[in-house]
Order: sequence, then structure tokens, then C-alpha cells
Amino acid sequence: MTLIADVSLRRILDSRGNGTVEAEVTTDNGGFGRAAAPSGASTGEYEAIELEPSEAIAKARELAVPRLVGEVFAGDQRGVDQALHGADSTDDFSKIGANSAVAISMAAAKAGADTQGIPLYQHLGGAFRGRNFPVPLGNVVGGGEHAADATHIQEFLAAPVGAPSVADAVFANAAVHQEVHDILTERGIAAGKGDEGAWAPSVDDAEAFDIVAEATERVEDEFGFEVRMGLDVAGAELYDNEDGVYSYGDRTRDTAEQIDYIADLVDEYDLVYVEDPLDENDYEAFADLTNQVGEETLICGDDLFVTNTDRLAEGIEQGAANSILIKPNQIGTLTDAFDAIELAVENGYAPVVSHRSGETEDATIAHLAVATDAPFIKTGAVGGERTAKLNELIRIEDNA
Ligand SMILES: C=C(OP(=O)(O)O)C(=O)O
Ligand SMILES: [Mg+2]
Repeated sequence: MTLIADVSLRRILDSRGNGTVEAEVTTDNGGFGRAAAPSGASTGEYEAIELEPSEAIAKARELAVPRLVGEVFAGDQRGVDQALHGADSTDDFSKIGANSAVAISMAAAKAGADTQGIPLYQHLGGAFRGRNFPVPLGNVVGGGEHAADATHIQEFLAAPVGAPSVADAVFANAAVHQEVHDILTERGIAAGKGDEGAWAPSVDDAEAFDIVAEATERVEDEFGFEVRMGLDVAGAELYDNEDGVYSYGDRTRDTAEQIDYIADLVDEYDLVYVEDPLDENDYEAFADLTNQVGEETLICGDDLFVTNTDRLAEGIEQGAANSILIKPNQIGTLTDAFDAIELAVENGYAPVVSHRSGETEDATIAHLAVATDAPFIKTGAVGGERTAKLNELIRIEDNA
């Protein structure tokens, strides 16, 4: 049986050098799963609460572990996640920490899969899962909260929508990342990397568009399939609540100007994906933009929806977007993430499964994306904690 026999928790390192929570779940028949919580830097105001890792671990040991061990089956994901909610008793995991919750939730799923001797995507997706693989969105240039003195827009993404396979797409994104470096070198611009491994040059956003457009064109020619461009604007980080404007260094844009600016960018650069173009509280402005360009591109809510079905339902009601970013740690459990995906798909919203800027080698999101037939996954282009997910996708494609 998959009855949970033990849950152990420890503090491990994440990619930014901060501590995070790792969970290990074992079952009474020897099943084992290990998972770790990621962590955001440009976090949404309405995300579930991440506690300091040692505190999250202490609270989860006290409140959650007794409700799981000998009580719940690891193969019963809703049962596991209900026990976590019951142990926490708040609506934002502020008692045991969303970091403990998500690590336990994902580790239990892996233990459930292990017990059955099947891969995680198969356990989560079941026999009737779709047959598609997600297109990886690769962050190749970035700034915002992820790098100082770089672009105002947080992420310039390569989107190899024409790739015949996941493996081709992954290598195309890595090639765009390399081409960006070559172009920067040709232009005499030095650049380090931001939190997600994207180049973080000290250039204005207009030059970043120019560089990424050229890099994607070169890779399109080399690989022979379509490579488009996407963005994570992280609009809430640019928005000044007091003045009601979006701040790009010396230049500001009011909401109407921001909508026009993004609509123009969609046309000019043929953007396939635009995440958080506007502030996380402005459903109305999101709806205006989606009305204008929603036929041509995905308008995705990250900080807007925070993987939360209540916020997504409000967005659906208002026509605020046509896509939702899915980050399990924003909501605390895999069940909540699945429910958000289900609601999204029922309403024609594309679910895009995503990493966080602070990551570990945990590759659960690769399985989640395949299990749920998500059309896109956002998980960087290079760097060990990013390639952990990308290489897992390649392995899944090989074996599925
Ligand atoms: C991945 C992102 O960054 P963070 O994890 O810092 O929220 C994002 O904003 O989509
Ligand atoms: Mg985002």
C-alpha cells in the first residue's frame, strides 16, 4: 500500500544561495519521493506565504507530519493535500509555510508514483493524459527584480513554437541564449547573468528587443523552424501605486499608454506570449489589452492570478487574459495547481507551467506540464537548476 510511513524535512540550498525546504516521503511498502520548494523574487501580492525555511520545517513537523504519517496514502494526492490544508488551517499556508506544503505535496506525489513503478507524469496524468509536449519558454535576456542595472522588462523569452520535438526546442533556446551573447560581444556590451541564467546587460529595453529579435532570427535560419519571442513584463514591479504609472527608469507610462505600448510590441515583434503586462490589481486594464491583442498572442496572468482559482474565476468573469501561469508554490499544493489548470482549460485559458527565479534541481514541473498537456513550460534556457527540468523533459519525451 502507499500509506505514508515517514515524512522528513531538511533545509537545503537553492540557486540563489538561500535556504529552502526539501521533503522526503516514504510509504509502508518502500515507495520514496523527494522534492524541494522553489522561491520567487518578483512575488505576487496574493501568493501563499513562504516562511523562513527552519520555521516552515518546525511548523510542518509539528502540525502536518502527524496528520500524514500512518493516516494518508501517498497515492491519494487530494488526501495528502487536504491533510496539509487541515494542518495549516489558514487560506494562505501562513502557519506551516507554502514552502513546506509544496515540498511535501510534490514528494508525496513522487512516492505515489514510485510505489506503482511508474513515472511521475504518468501518475499525475493517468492513462488518458494528452499526447502533447510543452514548448519551453527560455529566458535569454532579463532584468527587473532578477538582475540589477539591466532591462526594465523582467524577461525576454525565446519561444521555439515550430520545433518538431522538445529536444529540438530545448537546444534552440540554448542556441538563442548563445546568439544573444555573440551579439552582445559584437556590440561591445559586457553582461553577467541574472537569477534565471538570462543575460543581464545594461541596455535599454529597445536594444534588448533588437538583440533578441536578431538572435531568434539567426536560430530560426540555423534550425529551420519558427522561433518567436515572448515577454514577462512583471508589470506589478514597474507599477507605482501612488502615481498610478509604470516606471521605466526616467520614463513613465500611464495605464492607457502601457496598454498601447504592449499592443505595439505584440505587433512589432510578433510576440507569441506576454506575461503580466499590467499591474496585478488591474483586471480591467488586462481585459482592455486582451480585447485588443488576445487573438494574436497569449496574455498570461502570473502575479495577477497566483495559481489561485478564485482570482482566476474573477479574471475569466472579466475577460482579463487568455492564459495563466502555474507555479505550485504560489498556491501550496499540487491539487490546487491541478484545480487551477482544470478551471483554465475549461474556460479556454492556456496553462503555462513555470519555475521560480530561485530554484533547485527538482524537476517536478516538467512532469506536471506533461501530465496536464500544458502548451508551454517556462523554465529558463541554461544553468543547472534550469537544465534539470529541460533535460527531464527530453528524457520524458524519449520514454513516453
Ligand atoms: C519566474 C518568475 O519570477 P519569480 O520566481 O521571481 O516570481 C516570474 O515572475 O514569472
Ligand atoms: Mg512572472
